Amino acid sequence: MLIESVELRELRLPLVSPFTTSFSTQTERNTLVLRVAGSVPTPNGRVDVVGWGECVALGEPLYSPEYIDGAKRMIQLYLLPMLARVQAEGREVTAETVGALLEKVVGHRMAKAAIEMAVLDAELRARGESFARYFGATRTRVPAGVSVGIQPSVDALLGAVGGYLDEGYVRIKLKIQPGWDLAPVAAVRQQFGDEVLLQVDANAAYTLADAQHLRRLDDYGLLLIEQPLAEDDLVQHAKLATAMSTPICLDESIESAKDAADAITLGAASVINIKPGRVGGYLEAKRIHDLSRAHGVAVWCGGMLETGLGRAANAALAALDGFSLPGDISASDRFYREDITEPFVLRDGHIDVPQGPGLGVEPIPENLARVTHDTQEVWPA
Ligand SMILES: CSCC[C@@H](NC(=O)CCC(=O)O)C(=O)O
Ligand SMILES: [Mg+2]
Repeated sequence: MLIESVELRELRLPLVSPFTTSFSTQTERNTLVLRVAGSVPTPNGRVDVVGWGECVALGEPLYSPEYIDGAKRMIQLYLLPMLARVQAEGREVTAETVGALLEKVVGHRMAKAAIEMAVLDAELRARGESFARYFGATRTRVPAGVSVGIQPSVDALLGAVGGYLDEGYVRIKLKIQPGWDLAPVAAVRQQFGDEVLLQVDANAAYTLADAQHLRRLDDYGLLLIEQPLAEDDLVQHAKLATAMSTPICLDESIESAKDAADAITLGAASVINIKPGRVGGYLEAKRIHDLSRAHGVAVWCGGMLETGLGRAANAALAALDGFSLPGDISASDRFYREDITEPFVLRDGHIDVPQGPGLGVEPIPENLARVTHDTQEVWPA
């Protein structure tokens, strides 16, 4: 692709209800979308293309070191100028080379992932290929799990979980933290039975000193416990794994295929939550899928409250064979009254995988404008 312009839009989407985790309460999703325009070569000459990318960093650096303001500056001051220099040398940028072209910049995987996603979308739209087909997806719809935040009371939690089950969600994930773990899990089991697919996510809220306490979760038949310890605690997760029978799943700890290999080798995880933005892009996400599959490690697609753009790409990725557990790929209305794309809706507990070229979705201009906080043209002149 020869990039000609890049529009960076900071969005603010109000959440339908507060979303509380062990590290924050969010009432709006502050996010970043990129619109990359340019041309790609085809057998019949160059065609003009547009591609969309989404940066999954949160508004504040509380889930990971990246945050929206930082990602904006990273993309504008470092990443795009590096790609412009590549083009000035007469070379094209492709989705498969973006990661290598940007690797001199240490980290900033979510910012890099947004650019790679937009270039991949543009290339695939030009050749009429969907993300699903490009990744080798084998399904046209994926089971929808839902992430339930920490609630003001157990009663409120039971109401929320009951509502999601009534909507048809096939898997419930409860956010937990010290002081809100055994009681909510026990209450959900008590109210909705042992058949419900149930898992928990601590967002790194515990330490190995909590091992005996966490081990009591083993009584509730959970699918997994996600990121119980700090993101840099691989060895400690491996130790925790020997102290409890509930499978350990890692999220924040896995930022690359290398991390996944280390976690598997150390026995720090027997399940991996793959989030394309966290690992630097969909191509690295696919590599982690392939690696995990080779080791018999189950993976599922995590969520970062994406708009319909990221949701479309995540649904395509989650349709790969190795994604054997329901992901955090809920309907748009789980978080948003209005999405920036046509909404993703739950159908028999599943989300349809877009089949159109590229992402298969694009922003609805009026919807995008309504939530745009600022727009900048950031391709170096
Ligand atoms: C603001 S919390 C975002 C990270 C969190 N994501 C979710 O809980 C799923 C959110 C979603 O369904 O997009 C996680 O740690 O897995
Ligand atoms: Mg998580």
